[in-house]
Amino acid sequence: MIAVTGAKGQLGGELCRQWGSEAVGLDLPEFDLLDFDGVRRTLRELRPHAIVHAAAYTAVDKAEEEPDRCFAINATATGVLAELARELNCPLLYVSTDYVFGGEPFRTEPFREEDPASPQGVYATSKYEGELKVLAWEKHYIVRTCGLYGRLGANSPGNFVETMIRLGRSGKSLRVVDDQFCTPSYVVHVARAIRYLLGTSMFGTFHIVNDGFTTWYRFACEIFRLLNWDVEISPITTEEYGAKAPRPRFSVLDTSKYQRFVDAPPLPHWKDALAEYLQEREKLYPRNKVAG
Ligand SMILES: NC(=O)C1=CN([C@@H]2O[C@H](COP(=O)(O)OP(=O)(O)OC[C@H]3O[C@@H](n4cnc5c(N)ncnc54)[C@H](OP(=O)(O)O)[C@@H]3O)[C@@H](O)[C@H]2O)C=CC1
Ligand SMILES: Cc1cn([C@H]2C[C@H](O)[C@@H](COP(=O)(O)OP(=O)(O)O[C@H]3O[C@@H](C)C(=O)[C@@H](O)[C@H]3O)O2)c(=O)[nH]c1=O
Repeated sequence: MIAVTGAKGQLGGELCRQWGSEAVGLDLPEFDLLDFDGVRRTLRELRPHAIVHAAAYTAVDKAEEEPDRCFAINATATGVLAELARELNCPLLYVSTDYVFGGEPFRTEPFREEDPASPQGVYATSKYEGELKVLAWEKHYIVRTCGLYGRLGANSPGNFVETMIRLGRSGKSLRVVDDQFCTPSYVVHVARAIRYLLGTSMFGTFHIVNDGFTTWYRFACEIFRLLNWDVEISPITTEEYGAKAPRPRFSVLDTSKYQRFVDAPPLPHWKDALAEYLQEREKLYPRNKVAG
């Protein structure tokens, strides 16, 4: 049995759906990462064969206002899980982020797993600290991914695609940053790749994102092109958008290590992944059926 934290979130939820009865999903309110004794009790009782740690404090801007809470959830609690994984002698898979590569704005080459991290801002730094905690247990996987979208969990705060659809419907003109390069990725594909990875004993760090890269502006344009909606949308700079937290200008991840070591189908291109999600979405949310 695999214990999945963040089971009400986007990725944890998708992993639980794909694993079915093989997984036990853990999330708030019964499972609170900040209740370290409760976390220990739950996992000692479950004695899972593996722990997949997809829960996190993911509100990137809000994290700048409550760094202690963000670090406690993303870093300290991850350390507790790493100690437990060692005690139970089970693999621990920690889901991390492209945001650990925030400090190389002029880079043009995708980041490989061994490239030095340069997290900027509270969320990114807390996730990187989580990585360092996980490294202390040899049977670990660190999976860095980016810009997740897919079916929203019960408590999910939303994702970029759903935000664009909501804003697009409102009829207002949109402004989206065109100077942050990354690879937004579909949770169904990322969850599938994580399942393949856990089936190996190839411990270590892996980058798992859809193929290719884009900017958020171009990604938004593709959403509306696929929906066939006529939305007024303008490219802007990061400074013009003026978010609280810093975001990487370039955080494209090189997935060749995953593709080389794991016998799995290649990750689809981000445009195909987006088209697949938008089609799937029509079945998921029929009342909101894309009508323009
Ligand atoms: N979303 C993205 O674009 C990306 C995410 N990641 C990483 O991938 C992982 C999954 O992300 P995603 O599924 O989108 O995240 P979500 O925000 O959808 O889900 C995270 C889950 O963790 C739960 N959680 C938060 N705090 C606690 C706590 N104290 N105790 C127990 N559970 C808690 C949340 O509950 P609640 O909502 O009630 O707070 C939520 O159900 C995370 O580790 C994230 O850092 C990496 C790259 C991109
Ligand atoms: C809604 C909106 C966002 N943006 C910008 C803000 C930001 O730079 C970019 C993406 O917006 P988001 O709010 O989805 O960004 P963000 O929450 O930072 O997304 C991230 O989530 C965390 C958890 C991760 O780990 C990352 O991989 C990353 O994908 O688009 C606009 O320019 N215009 C808009 O109207």
